[in-house]
Amino acid sequence: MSTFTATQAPIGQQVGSLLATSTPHTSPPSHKHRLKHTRATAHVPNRAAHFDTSLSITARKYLQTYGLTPPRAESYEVQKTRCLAQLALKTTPIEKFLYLSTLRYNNVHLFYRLLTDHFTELTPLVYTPTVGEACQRWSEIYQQPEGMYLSFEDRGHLSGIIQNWPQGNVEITVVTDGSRILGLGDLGVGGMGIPIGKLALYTGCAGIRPEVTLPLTVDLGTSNKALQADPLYMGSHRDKVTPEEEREFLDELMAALKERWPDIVIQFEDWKNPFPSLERYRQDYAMFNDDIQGTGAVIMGGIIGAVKQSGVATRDHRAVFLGAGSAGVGVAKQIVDYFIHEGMTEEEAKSRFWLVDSKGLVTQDRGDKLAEHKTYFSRTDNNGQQFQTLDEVIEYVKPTILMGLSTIGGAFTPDILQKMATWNERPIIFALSNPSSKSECTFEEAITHTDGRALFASGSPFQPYAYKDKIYHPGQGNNMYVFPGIGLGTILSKAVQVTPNMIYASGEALPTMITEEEKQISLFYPCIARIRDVSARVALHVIRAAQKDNVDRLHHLREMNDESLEAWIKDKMYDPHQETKEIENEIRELVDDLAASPKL
Ligand SMILES: O=C([O-])CC(=O)C(=O)O
Ligand SMILES: [Mg+2]
Repeated sequence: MSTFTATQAPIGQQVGSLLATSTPHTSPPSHKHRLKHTRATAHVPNRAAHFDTSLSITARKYLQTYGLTPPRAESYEVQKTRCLAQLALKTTPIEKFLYLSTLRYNNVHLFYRLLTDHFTELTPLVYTPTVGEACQRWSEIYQQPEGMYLSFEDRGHLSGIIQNWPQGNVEITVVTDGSRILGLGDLGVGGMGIPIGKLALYTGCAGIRPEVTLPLTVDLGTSNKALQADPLYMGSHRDKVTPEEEREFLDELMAALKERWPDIVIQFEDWKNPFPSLERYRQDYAMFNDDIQGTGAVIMGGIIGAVKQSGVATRDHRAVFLGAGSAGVGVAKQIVDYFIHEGMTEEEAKSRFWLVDSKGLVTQDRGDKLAEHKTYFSRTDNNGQQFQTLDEVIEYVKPTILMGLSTIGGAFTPDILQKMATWNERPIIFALSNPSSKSECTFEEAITHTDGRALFASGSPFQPYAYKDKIYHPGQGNNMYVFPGIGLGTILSKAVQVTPNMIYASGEALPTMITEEEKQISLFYPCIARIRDVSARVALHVIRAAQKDNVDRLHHLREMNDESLEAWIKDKMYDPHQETKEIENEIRELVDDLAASPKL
């Protein structure tokens, strides 16, 4: 029917020939004809969205892609059926991970449509646990650039190199040095899977547009000897730089990022020693550390619900933490804040925590020099006694809460779980280490060894479990419940800092999203399928806290009531289902404009 064929002709001529099939006009489009909704995303080749097989014939002609894709303009349902069938053909999780990465690269909106519709099934393939294996094998499975890699060798030139990023309007970055990836240790530049994956969740959960996200990995060397010896390893094969060198590099990096994108939100992720940078930059940048603060907030959010369900008064809880690293201390401090909100003094709140590291109970008189972040929780009431194993500590404390942030898979043995069930009607068991292989116990173990009474959450997902004629549902206390909303709230309010109150507010928002049905089945995290609504609610609370702390810059949001502000937030969220429609609408308008314009 049409006489149009795809050529390399300028777009004006294309529109001219397109219109020639129906009208005689040949007016060239003006600058306003540059399409907003077909902007290149930085992770995907230019014009990737132009090849979407659901685009109409008219749109294809306008975009000069007519003839470059199979003829039929198909529905999303058909696209989805094909993608899911292709995914099903992949047999291992890593193959599925690669398939989904390639889909994101080739058709970003279709990828996010699928992710949004099948969030519960696809997230474990896009993120933890599969992302852990992907990071371990990064230099073997690498296929395409999806973020920026900056090296220690580049110091002095970071500002210039950052100009190479093709996207002018970055709003958020996740940055790692790969030195502590999940519970898997130093994976060097292989850690890039984490910024890519976390930012995919920013988009999938909080509707931050994919093209405004920047996955960033800094190569500061690696302490991983196996990687250094691996000829395929794609990072520098040098040893890790010193902490002073790291600090100088980061000073330059932070300034360079802000210079190019003054409003950028910066999330630090999976650094071996994350405390110095958090302290150093939190005042001057809109930055936060997800492992300390995001984990802290999400677990606090879960604990608020679990404590209520336990039937034990807040002040009577005793928490043993296995793991006293960044996440362990971050979580404990955040729960201290919650206990203080509930009316305890700081001293009282702090005294409810017993932290255990590789040397046993953290006490002041243990005889080793404690890392600075551990001293806050070091016990002084142990009467000179030292407890070396988790078993000894729990016998001594008889905790109501057992928290695992140790990266030691299986550390909560059947015996330990059984003891928790003897001392408590509803023992609170959080096995939070990632990925699943590092979880301190599985959901099945927690249920079996507590006779179904555990109030359980894990970091990585577990399946529901049938035990004695009842189906039990695991809670997943993963950071993904809060960090996307923290980022979204910070971006939307144009906050200049991410304050402790904003972090607290993100955790406090979670219990407000739990339904009665969820409470009935002992869940204290909302169903993950509602993650977009949850993220909007988190963003609302984060914005309110930013306003109270006076760090917001979009002051007119202060005038809105909660309901209108939440609706406004949702309206701002990227909706992948709308994208191809938007492209179609824009093209239709352009074509109509041209048809209506006077003849030359
Ligand atoms: O990524 C996750 O799932 C949680 C997290 O930050 C970590 O384990 O480092
Ligand atoms: Mg992390």
